[in-house]
Amino acid sequence: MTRIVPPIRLGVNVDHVATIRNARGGDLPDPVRAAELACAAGADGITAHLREDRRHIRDSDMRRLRDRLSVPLNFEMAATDEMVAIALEYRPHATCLVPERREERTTEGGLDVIGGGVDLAHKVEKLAHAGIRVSLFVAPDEDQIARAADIGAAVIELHTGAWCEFLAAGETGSAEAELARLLEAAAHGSALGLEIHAGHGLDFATAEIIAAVEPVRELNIGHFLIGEAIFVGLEGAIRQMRTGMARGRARLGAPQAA
Ligand SMILES: CC(=O)[C@@H](O)[C@H](O)COP(=O)(O)O
Ligand SMILES: NCC(=O)COP(=O)(O)O
Repeated sequence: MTRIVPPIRLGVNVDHVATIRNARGGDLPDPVRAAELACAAGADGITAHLREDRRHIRDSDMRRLRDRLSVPLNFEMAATDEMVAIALEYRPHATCLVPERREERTTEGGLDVIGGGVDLAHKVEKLAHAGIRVSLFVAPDEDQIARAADIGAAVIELHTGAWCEFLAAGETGSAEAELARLLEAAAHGSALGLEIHAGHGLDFATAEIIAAVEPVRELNIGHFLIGEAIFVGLEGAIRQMRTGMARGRARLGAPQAA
C-alpha cells in the first residue's frame, strides 16, 4: 500500500546573483529578476540573506523582493536589533535567524539558541507578534532544538553544510555520522511541534537524499543552483532540482517491504 507523504517545498536563495552584481557594482544581474524567473521555473519561495556587511543582498533588494514576489519571502538575517527593525518594517512572510560573522565566507555552524538567552527569545517574540513566521538556523543539536521550541520558533532550518562538506571531501564515515545526526534532529524537532527545513551547501545529489527525510518540509538552496545556472540556465537548474527532490520524496511513498 502506498502512503500519503507530505510535500516538500523548494526555496531558492538568490544571494549569489547579488554577489555577481556587486563584483562590478551597478544593478546587473538583478537578484529580483532571478527570483521571478525562479518562481516561474517552480520555486515555492525565495530566500535572501541581508548580511550586516551588505556584501551581496542590499536593503533595496529585500524591499523589492517583498513588493514583487507572489510567493513567500524568507528573509535570512542575524539576530541583531538593526535586522529585527528592518524585518518589522518590511514584514516578509518569514525570517530565518542565522549566526553571522564578518570574517566568514559563508554561514559557519548554527545559531546558539541557548546562548542567545532572553534577548533572542524577545526577538523571536517580537517578530512572531508582528505575524512573521520565525525560523532558527541550527546545527543538528537536540538541546539547541529544544530551546528553539521553548522560545516560540515555528520552524528550524537544519544546517546541512557540514554533511555536504564531509561528502565533498570523501570523508564517508563522518558524512554518515552527520547525516544520522540530521535525521535524529529532524525527528526530534518535529516531535516538539517545529516545522523542519534544511539547507546549506546542497546540490542535486544531497538534496535528493534530504528530500527523502519525511519531517523535512522545505529545502533552501542557493549557491549550487546559481552556479549551475551558468551552464544550464536557472530554469533548467531548478527543474532538475525539483525532479531530484520529487524522486527522493517518492521513496517515502513507495510500498514498504514486508
Ligand atoms: C544561512 C545559510 O546557510 C545561507 O543561506 C546563507 O545565506 C549563507 O550565506 P551566504 O549566502 O552569504 O553564503
Ligand atoms: N539557508 C540555506 C540557503 O538559503 C542556501 O544556502 P546555499 O545553498 O547557498 O549554501
